[in-house]
Formats: sequence, C-alpha cells, structure tokens
Amino acid sequence: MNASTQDLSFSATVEGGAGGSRLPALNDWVAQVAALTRPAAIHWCDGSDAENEALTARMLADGTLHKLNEETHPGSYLHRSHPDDVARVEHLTFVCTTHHEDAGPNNNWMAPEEGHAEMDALFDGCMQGRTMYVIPYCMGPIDSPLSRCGVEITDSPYVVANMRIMTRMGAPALARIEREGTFVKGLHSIGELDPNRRFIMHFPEELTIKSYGSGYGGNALLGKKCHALRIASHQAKSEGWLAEHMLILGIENPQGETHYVAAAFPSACGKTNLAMLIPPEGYRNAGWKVWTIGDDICWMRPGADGRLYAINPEAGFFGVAPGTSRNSNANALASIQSSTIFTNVGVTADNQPWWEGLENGQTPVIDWRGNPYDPAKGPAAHPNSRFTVSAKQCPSYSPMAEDPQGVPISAIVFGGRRASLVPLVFEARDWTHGVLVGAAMGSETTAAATGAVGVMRRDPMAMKPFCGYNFADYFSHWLSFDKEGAQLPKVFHVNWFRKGDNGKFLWPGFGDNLRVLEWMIQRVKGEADAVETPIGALPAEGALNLDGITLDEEAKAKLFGFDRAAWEAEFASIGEYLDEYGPRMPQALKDEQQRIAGLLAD
Ligand SMILES: Nc1nc2c(ncn2[C@@H]2O[C@H](COP(=O)(O)OP(=O)(O)OP(=O)(O)O)[C@@H](O)[C@H]2O)c(=O)[nH]1
Ligand SMILES: O=C([O-])CC(=O)C(=O)O
Ligand SMILES: [Mn+2]
Repeated sequence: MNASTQDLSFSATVEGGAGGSRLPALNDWVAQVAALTRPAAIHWCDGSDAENEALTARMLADGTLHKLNEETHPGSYLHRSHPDDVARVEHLTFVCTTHHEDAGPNNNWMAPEEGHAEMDALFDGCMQGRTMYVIPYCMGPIDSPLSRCGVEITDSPYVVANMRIMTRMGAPALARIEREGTFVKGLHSIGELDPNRRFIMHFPEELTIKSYGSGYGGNALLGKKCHALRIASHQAKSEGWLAEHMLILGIENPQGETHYVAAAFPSACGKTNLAMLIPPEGYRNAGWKVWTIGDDICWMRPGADGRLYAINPEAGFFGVAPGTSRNSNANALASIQSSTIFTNVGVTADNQPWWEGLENGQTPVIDWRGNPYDPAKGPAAHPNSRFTVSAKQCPSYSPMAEDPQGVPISAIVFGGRRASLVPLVFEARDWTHGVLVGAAMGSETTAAATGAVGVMRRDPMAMKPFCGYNFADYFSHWLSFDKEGAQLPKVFHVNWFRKGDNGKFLWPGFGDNLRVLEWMIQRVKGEADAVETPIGALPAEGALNLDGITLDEEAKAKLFGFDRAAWEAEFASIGEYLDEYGPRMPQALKDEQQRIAGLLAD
C-alpha cells in the first residue's frame, strides 16, 4: 500500500497484487481516478491464474459470462454484450490535440480541455458500488526495446479478462513500468452502456485515453486500437517508427528460407485469415509453411541494416467469428477449442458456440441476444461477433513472434474490399508510389464499425479509424523512410474481393492467396515476370502459379487485367481525396498522383 492510495477522502478496499506500485506518478493517478469515480474497491491486477479464476467466478455469478460445453470447449465462456454495443463507434471517437489541424480531417476533434471536461463529467461517481481494476500491461514482448507499456483503469472484469489474453498483463508489465517511469494512461468505464453517453477520446500529447459507455473490444480494450494504433501512431511519428493496422506473417519456402510480410486490410477484410493461411495441398506437399506473427497490429522500426523490423504488440487474437470454419481458417478454429472468450455468438442445444459459416453440421438454438434462435429475426451470431484467444494457442504461431528484435519485413501489402476495378495484385514501382497506393486505398465498409455496410470509402493504409493525427502528416512520415541507407520492403496491392457479373467472388482466396504471396516474394528476389502498367506491375501471363485452380475467361480478364478508362476516373477521385487535406498534403504524393494520372490520360 502507498501513501497516495491511503489519502483518498473516501474508503475503497484495496486488493490484489502489491496493492499499489513503486511509481508515485502511477499511484497518484490511480488515487485521482478513484477520487473522481468513487469505486467500492480498487484491485491491482497481477495477471495470475488465481486472479483470473476469482474474476471468472464473479462474472459467472453475475451473468457477465456463461460457461460453454466443458467437454468440447474446455475453459471457454460466452459473453453477450448490450445489443447496442457490438462494434466500434467511429462517430463517437475523438482525437483531442491542442491544434485542430494536428488531428486532421480524418479525425473527430475536440480541444483537450473541452474533451477532459466532457469525459470527467461522465466519469464523476460512475464506479460507485463497483470494483475499479488497475491493469498494467505491455504491448509487445516484455523484453523488447520496441515494446511500450500502459495502464488501463476499468470497472469491467470482462475487459480485465480480455486484456489478460490480448496483452502481456500484470506483474512483469508493472515491473517494466516502474523501471521506465512512463506509461500510457487509459481510463475506461462501461458507464450505463447508453449509446447517448458514449465517447472514446484520445489525448495523444498527454499519452492519455478516456473511454466511456462501451464494453466492446475496440472501444474498451484500450491497449488495442486506442493505445497500439491511435496513441502509438502519434508517438511513432515523433520517434521515427510506424504503428500500423497490419498483420505480420512468415512464408517459409521448401528451401527453408522465410520471408516476412506485413499487410494492411481494413477491419473484417481478411487480416486474421491471411495471417493464419494454410497452404493449398500442392504447396503443403512441396514443403511450404506459413507462420503467424500477428493478425491486427504491427509496429515497425528501421534496424541497423536499414531494413524495417516488426513486432506484433499484441499477445492474442480478437478475431471475427462468422465465416471461421475448418475450410476458411483451420488454424483459427484449432486455436479456439479451449480457453477462449466468445462474444455475441449463438449457442447449440449442447451449449457449444455457433456462428454463420462454421459449417460443422450443428445448428444453433439460442441467438447472440440470448433469445431462441429464429432465422426470420436475423443471424444467430452477430456479424461482428468475436473470439478472444491467446496467440500461443494458434498452431501456426511463430516462435519469432516473441523475438525482442522483431522480424525483417520483405514486403508490405495494402488491400481492400473492391467488387470492381481493382485487379488481384499489382506492385508499386518504388516507395513513393507505394505510399500513394496505401494512401489511395478504398474499401467497402463492414460490420466492425456501426453504420452502413458495403459502402466504398477511402481507408488509407486501413488506418482511417485509427490514425491518431492528420493523414497529411502521416503520409509525409511514411515518405520520410525513403532515405540514404534504407533497405525498404517492396510494396504491393491486393484485392481478394473482385466480383464477376454474377456477383460472386472471382478469386478462390484463403489458402490460395499463397499463390499471390509467392509471386511477391519472387518479385522481391527479382525472379518473377511482370507487365508494367501506369498503376504498377501486374503478374505476366504464367508468372503466378495457377496450377490446381480453374479461372474462366471473365475471371482471368478481371483479376489480371487493367481497365484504363476506369482507372483514369479512379485517379481523378484519388486526386480530389488528396486535395481535401489542403497544403499539408506532401507535394511528393500529389506529384506521384499527377504522374500516374498523366500516364493514364496518354
Ligand atoms: N472472398 C474472400 N473473403 C475473405 C478472404 N479472406 C478473408 N475473407 C473474409 O473476410 C472476413 C473476415 O476477415 P478477418 O480476417 O476476420 O478480418 P480482419 O482484417 O482480421 O479484421 P479486424 O479484426 O476487424 O481488423 C470474412 O468475411 C471472410 O470470409 C479471401 O481470401 N477471400
Ligand atoms: O477493434 C476492434 O474491435 C476489432 C478490430 O480489429 C477492428 O475493428 O479493426
Ligand atoms: Mn483491426
């Protein structure tokens, strides 16, 4: 126990861990938060099994968790959220910087004093009768120089249980925080779960997050989007690194060489799937292996050799359940057979978790709201239902994911959900073009955020909801990596979602995406042929291995072709988009857009 905690003007029981820290700045902040929120008890999380068991017992007793079938899914639980609290809320998410322009047109903005006042009014007394949990966590391997720490204060034991899986949480993180003296401060309360009293606010200049009124992952597990993307992207800009919405995977060829690839796809657009790819049979037999490093977030920094080295700051997966099956993602399915928290899925008569696309021959009887399943009333699982599971349970999890130095990146891939126009794959000609390819990304919206689904919007580098500062400055930062001595990855763009005239996907996707990755790695090594077009280099006929799959003429034309007139219109729209950022948009990027628009017009 420490002096500041004892100084509280009201009484709260202090429990757990050491009941305080050796860092006065942390104790003082906890005391201030307790004085504002007035919890009945303060619990310092140590991350131990005993602590987790006690919390789980509490959540089973109060209905926060439901035990699933112990025989088929040992140690696994179902959580049903409030039905209005099932996804990220971009319209309620703010970046509060001193100057409005620093947040940019890509963010909702409020002045920091106003943001604090708004939030502190919500937090006033909000934890009365509840326990306040103090969660020290580390994003990244505990001994990595690339990792960063934070402390989340929350009144939700569900958040504690999820943070325990998604981050390195508890005593070792607290020890690192005490040693370093700095940490990101995240304050969270589920409040009344009222959509009208809900805000997710970021104060990047103060390394502070305040989140109120939601228990949903991206809004409430503050280590994830709030810290590892919005706050970290801001820190990364000033410290010379990158915090990105990217998966990281390793591709081992039959010669035993492994290349690491980082890929940015928007929410619910295939990162988890690609990260856990299972090679098609022919590749498997030949000795190809795919290793998972991360499925959502990537922190990258130039190493002494000029290459970019990446770590996955997370320790678990918060993955989309619907569509996960033995066929689409056997590694994910194997990972979630035990010790998993399922959120908003349906259940079967024998109490197993169920979702659309599970394809295991079973049927749901209860839907995600806890009502008897009635197909007329919608899906059994919410389209954005999720599983939370430790990365260590994934059969393809790479031992290199724990390497404090990170892995060297050979290729960066951008991609979106584009039913038309965009071919299966193309390669940027250099870094500047690659940055433009990322900046120009478009994708159809998904159920990962509240709002309309299937609407095409610009989502640069899949960071539209997550960049903690002005996109114009972000693109300048990306461009700045191209300097003397840099050994930058090649940049590619992919589209697994191109549709034919019948509205069906033209590319088989999933495991077969390895064919595209193989072409990329051959390009990195200078071993595969390509056809130059104004938008970039496309695979030459025969350069991409299509053995074992059949594509009809329409598919071949659309997946590997390039429609000049349609791209000319796309580039006009990209130009307008860049102009929305005014004079802060780097000239080099505008010049690159002009260069390609000129080639298309020729
Ligand atoms: N057609 C097609 N769909 C795919 C492919 N890979 C993934 N998907 C679909 O993408 C959706 C799920 O994507 P995930 O991998 O869970 O999404 P994610 O990018 O990890 O998303 P977040 O966790 O929200 O950031 C499901 O609808 C899948 O069916 C593919 O290769 N082809
Ligand atoms: O943040 C979340 O809740 C899930 C996620 O990965 C995303 O939406 O991109
Ligand atoms: Mn994500």
